Amino acid sequence: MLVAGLAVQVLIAKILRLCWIVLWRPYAMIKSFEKQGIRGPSYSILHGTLPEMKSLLKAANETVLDTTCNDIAPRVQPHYCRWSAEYGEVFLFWRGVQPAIRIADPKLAKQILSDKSGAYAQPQFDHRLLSFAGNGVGQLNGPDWVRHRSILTPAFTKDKLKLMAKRMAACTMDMADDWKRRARTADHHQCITIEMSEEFKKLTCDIITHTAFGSNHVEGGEVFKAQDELIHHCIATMADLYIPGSRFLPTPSNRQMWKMENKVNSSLRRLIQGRLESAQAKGDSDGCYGDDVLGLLVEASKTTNKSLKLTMGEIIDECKQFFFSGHETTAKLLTWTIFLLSLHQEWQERLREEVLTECGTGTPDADMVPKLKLMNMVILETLRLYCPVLETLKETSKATNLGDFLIPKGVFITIQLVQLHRSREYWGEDANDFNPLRFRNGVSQAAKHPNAFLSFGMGPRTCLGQNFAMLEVKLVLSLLLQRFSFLLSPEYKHAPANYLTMEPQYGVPTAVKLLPSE
Ligand code: HEM
Repeated sequence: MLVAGLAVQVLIAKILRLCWIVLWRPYAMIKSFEKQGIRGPSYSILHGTLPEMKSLLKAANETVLDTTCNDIAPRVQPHYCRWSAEYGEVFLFWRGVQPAIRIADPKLAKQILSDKSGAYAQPQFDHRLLSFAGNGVGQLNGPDWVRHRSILTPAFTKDKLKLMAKRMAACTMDMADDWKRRARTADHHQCITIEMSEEFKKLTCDIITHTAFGSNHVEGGEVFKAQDELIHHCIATMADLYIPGSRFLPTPSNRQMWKMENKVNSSLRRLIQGRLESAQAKGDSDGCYGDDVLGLLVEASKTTNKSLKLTMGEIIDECKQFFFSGHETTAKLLTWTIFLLSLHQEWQERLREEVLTECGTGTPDADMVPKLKLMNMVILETLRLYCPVLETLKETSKATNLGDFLIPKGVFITIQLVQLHRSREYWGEDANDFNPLRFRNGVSQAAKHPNAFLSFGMGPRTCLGQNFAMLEVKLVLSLLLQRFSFLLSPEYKHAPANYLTMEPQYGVPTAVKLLPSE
């Protein structure tokens, strides 16, 4: 009787909690936001505003834009465009039962991103994201985040980047040599058609594998291949409603995910173990575990300093995170830069001239890169118009004042970069035009507000790999512009899409021609 009574009590408590999450909290939250003038699309029980978002995205994905149109927000985030037109700049929407508000204002963005009190934390994502992205520095909060960030920061010092530049250039030369071979055997004026997004994905995978795993890049490449499969499997289910606990059910999809996750984790464990053993075999107990990122992480597992120590599980998570954050984003930036340079031939010519003047025809290195001023402007303009990361997400860890609003605890705040980067108020009437010269006096002077450009975020959680990404993109572009010219293929369909990063839905088929000097 006692056990049955307890069971009934637990059941009632669970039902009440469910009612609170699904009904009462949304109702109270909507009322509290309404009082502050924040409205939004209607909440539907359990699903929130996901159904409307999914149907708007589905319709948008069936459209194709004019190739010269940079006004891409209605295609990549049609739900935000619809809701901001109806409810104003700041509005409330629902990711299932999770309340979220959207902002696209640089002053509010600055307040959130420069906060050091922990009021705007990294949201705790569902298991699908953690399984492929890793519960690494980008997902952690509080002292764990401080520890991981201090361990990883030295991976991106000037000296380390110089070393990495050599590996980046070598990987790019392999790709360029392959293009050259294909162009030389092509019967059509040494011109071949290459789908840029796939090609750059392979290249950035190669680069990140070499920089992460150094001499173990072959085994590392296999791990990342398995992780890539896992990423694609998980992304396919991301827009579905996530029911807490459902990850433990042995559904076919979950079973496949567990298998892939196990493969990634056990291979990474073997690699880490291998590093430890080879340092031991050399009698190197103080550890020279390698000058790559894995070496740095393994070293952190051996230290006696608790504030700089990592466990095996944490190293695995950081390796996954390094791959996840480091290659898709950079691949997309390269793809969209080549797209814009193919459309704007005059800029392609200007950049080629700059590369030949500053670097000659030899292999550019990390010291030459800062001299490429025009290239820097073109990359920034690409980041503004086709930002690989479309939005930055935070979660309030306590009731917090944001501008004139009081945001309760547990609300997601999404900073919509796509909209912020093309706000006429801050960027002027030509906000949707490709105009790299707007960056001639630097990022902070390019718009009417210094924080209207947030491709890499800002403040304490600013992108850790920003210098790595910029160096990589500049080196790759320099090496390619020295050898090839680019023109959009007539098959190209302009269809930027939100696929976790800004993806060209039908790729970017490009006519690549060997320069006469080659
Ligand atoms: C074009 C390329 C890239 C873009 C546009 C980009 C953008 C971003 C953005 C917007 C954030 C989030 C800031 C926030 O949450 O407030 C971020 C964080 C991060 N990025 Fe990048 N990123 C790029 C490349 C890279 C690369 C190449 C790496 C590593 C090799 C990297 C590693 C990270 C890490 C570790 C974080 C988390 C930092 C933290 O929370 O402390 N990123 N990035």
